Amino acid sequence: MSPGTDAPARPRRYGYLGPEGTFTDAALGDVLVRRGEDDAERVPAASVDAALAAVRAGDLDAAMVPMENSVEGGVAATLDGLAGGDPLVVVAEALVPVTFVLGARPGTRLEDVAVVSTHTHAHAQCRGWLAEHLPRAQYVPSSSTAAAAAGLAPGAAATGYDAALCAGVAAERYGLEVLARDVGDTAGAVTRFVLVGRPTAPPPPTGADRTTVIAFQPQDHPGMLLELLEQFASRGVNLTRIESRPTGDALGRYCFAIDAEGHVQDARVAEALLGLHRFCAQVRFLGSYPRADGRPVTVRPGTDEAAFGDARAWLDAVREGRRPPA
Ligand SMILES: O=C(O)C(=O)C[C@]1(C(=O)O)C=C[C@@H](O)C=C1
Repeated sequence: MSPGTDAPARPRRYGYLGPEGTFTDAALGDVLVRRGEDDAERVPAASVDAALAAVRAGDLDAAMVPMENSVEGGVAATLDGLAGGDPLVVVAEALVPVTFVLGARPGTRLEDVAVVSTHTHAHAQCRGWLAEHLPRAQYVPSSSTAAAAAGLAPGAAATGYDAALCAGVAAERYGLEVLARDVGDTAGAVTRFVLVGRPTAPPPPTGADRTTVIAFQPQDHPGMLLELLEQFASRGVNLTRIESRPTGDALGRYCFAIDAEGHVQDARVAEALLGLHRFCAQVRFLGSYPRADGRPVTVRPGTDEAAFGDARAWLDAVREGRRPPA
């Protein structure tokens, strides 16, 4: 029951790029278990855009979306969806190992597969295997790996493809026969997912946090990118990802999606963001949140909280005409 009301608290609703059996579904499951919310309602969305729109509209409390893959890089739909529209923030992240199987209707032989479907990111990770084992197969993109698998489930309408590259759980969930396992080209591939909600104050720092921002390019000039990076470098803030995306306004207009080690409550991160804000056309704060791998932040000498505090005390003394602390 919500305090002060008679209405029962609504169960929390979390969206994800569906249907059931996507890697995004696995990422949401992982985060909900870690948060002790594994009984929350899980709502599949047809696309990343649809999931983000439902959060913005208040139909969902938060949504899990793919952010970056260790082989194929950033997920454009997520980066663009977070760069525009009403602001959203990352509240949690998950890392999911991605291994693919080739699934088909029972009775299909590998040599009968003429058309394969899957998500574009998954296709890119299995290109080598396909070239070697199904060199003549055509490719049809699908909205997710599990959507491709679901299209081959018993009773599904004709899809125009014979096999799906998907997670083993999706092949099982949709009654497919596995024709080949571990068909990804890179062993140990991992995708990072983020749970995004409507803006709220970040959780307290844990010592192993990540901060995500999108910085919109200022007036183009020589050294612009170097100056942007310098905001972080000079404060000792390590970046874990920087990626440019076109803003869509005009050719040559870019924004930079940046993941930095640390929390907005850390002085060095705060100073870097202030510098970025002074320098960029716009900065969109996408949250400070605990890293899924728990890796503690690296702090270079002279950039810890005490160093920033000492520097501030020195400046205050100078400004007030007092003898500065040593
Ligand atoms: O289609 C899925 O299963 C997803 O969860 C999406 C997605 C992605 O967008 O990269 C997630 C992980 C894999 O790299 C392939 C596809």
